[in-house]
Amino acid sequence: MVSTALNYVNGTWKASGSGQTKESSNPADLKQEVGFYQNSTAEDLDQTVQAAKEAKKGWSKLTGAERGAFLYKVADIMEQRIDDIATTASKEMGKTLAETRGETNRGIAILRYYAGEGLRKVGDVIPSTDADALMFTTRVPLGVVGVITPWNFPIAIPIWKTAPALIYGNTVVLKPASETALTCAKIIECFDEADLPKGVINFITGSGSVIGQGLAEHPDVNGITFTGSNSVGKEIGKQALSRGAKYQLEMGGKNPVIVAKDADLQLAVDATISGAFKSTGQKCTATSRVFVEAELYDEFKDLLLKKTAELKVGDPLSDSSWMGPCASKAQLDNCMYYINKGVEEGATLLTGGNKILSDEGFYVEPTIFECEDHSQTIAQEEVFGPVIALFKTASIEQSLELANDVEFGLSASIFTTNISSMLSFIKDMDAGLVRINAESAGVELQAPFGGMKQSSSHSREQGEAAKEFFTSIKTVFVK
Ligand SMILES: NC(=O)C1=CN([C@@H]2O[C@H](COP(=O)(O)OP(=O)(O)OC[C@H]3O[C@@H](n4cnc5c(N)ncnc54)[C@H](OP(=O)(O)O)[C@@H]3O)[C@@H](O)[C@H]2O)C=CC1
Ligand SMILES: CCCCCC(=O)O
Repeated sequence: MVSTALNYVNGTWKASGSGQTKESSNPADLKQEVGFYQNSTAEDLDQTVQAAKEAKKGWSKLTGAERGAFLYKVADIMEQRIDDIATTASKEMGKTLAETRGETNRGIAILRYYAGEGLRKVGDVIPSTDADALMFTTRVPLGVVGVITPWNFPIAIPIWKTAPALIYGNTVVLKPASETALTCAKIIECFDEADLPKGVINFITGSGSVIGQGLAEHPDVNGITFTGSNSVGKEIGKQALSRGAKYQLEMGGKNPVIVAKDADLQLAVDATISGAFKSTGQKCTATSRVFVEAELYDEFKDLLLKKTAELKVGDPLSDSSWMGPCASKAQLDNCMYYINKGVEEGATLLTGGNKILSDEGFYVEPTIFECEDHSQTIAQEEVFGPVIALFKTASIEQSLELANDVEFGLSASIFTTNISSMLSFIKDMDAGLVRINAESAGVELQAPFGGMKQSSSHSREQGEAAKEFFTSIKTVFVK
């Protein structure tokens, strides 16, 4: 039976005032309807924000431990529903079931991490120059936080924004990407069953230009945390700034892998394939450029092509599939645009480049270009699909220079056994995540996450770093 997701407002599931719903479809099975979600209106949004506003005083008065107890309950409930949530995510956006199960477990671990944050210190005692005074800092919540999330991590990202927002005393209005509205609704069902006070967590679906933009503009929304494309993120930042709201943007990436002549060849190839093609390359941390020192280039290229040819592309619900489809027709078209651009601009197509299984879904082959000109479009722009631009370089220094020669700075990897190459990379690579002998994707939940340059608004998510965005510091002086 195809389900219809309702909005969750003030502790109640309710339909949009528009009476309209939109369909969530399966990119791996064009004949399948996954379900429907509310096509909400600005009026629906205002009601949702008012519910969050009404709830914020009571929620912020609870202790961190009391708020944390709710998050532990949500995690326990979610743990009973891993397969349902993961299957829904795979059906909505095409990630393999193994990956969505892993992501659901990651969401559960994030909830438990932030539940524990409710018992950790919030401020510092700072010595005053006045012997009769006491000076210290404390932290207060922002108030109502708007959460706008993308479709590529439909479980982990809504949770890694919502959990810290809640534990630090904020109330939340969550707007998921339309492609993955039902997955997010299943996560909200777990919050509903944990009996959080009404209005603390609210969930509303609908188009980004109405509900997302409405959140960015709403005068009663005190903070906006967004993950998605640069074009949308920049608009949200402008709107939030214009009304004095705090905002946090995590956006695109164009992540390099550098392979030194002294690298472990097998490790470098396996990590490049995983980083570039897992999740069909639809990660902001995905590998899209690979720079290999000349001495190792031919061996690396041959092994990369051999192992890429072994990848099985197919139904994400099948255990035998290694890579699923693009998340939508728009994503497939976007991917084909860049593949055609690569050919037009003279890059050499070494493998892939074609749509496949077209009567079943939005599938594309894992694709590798050999490039010489780093100014080419496929070396500069984010493809957000399974496409690698491969370069031969004369040295580590040249590799590092090219790796930095893009407007993004999210994640970067180097494969080397040379300590000085590793240290130069750590120091000189302009990226928020620098990884040695490990793929460019895969962030741990307890560590700060975020980009440099055009990848981010320069705040950090995850771990203790999230506290900096979801709270404001107060300096207290007592005499
Ligand atoms: N740096 C990072 O951590 C990450 C970055 N990304 C980036 O996100 C992009 C792919 O994700 P995608 O979902 O397509 O990104 P989009 O920017 O298109 O959408 C992201 C979210 O913003 C909403 N939205 C769309 N238009 C507006 C608007 N005018 N105002 C407010 N909100 C709006 C969307 O709603 P709707 O779905 O209804 O359109 C969705 O919920 C890639 O560029 C990728 O690099 C993705 C994940 C992580
Ligand atoms: C927002 C994107 C997160 C990427 C997490 C990863 O690389 O596993």
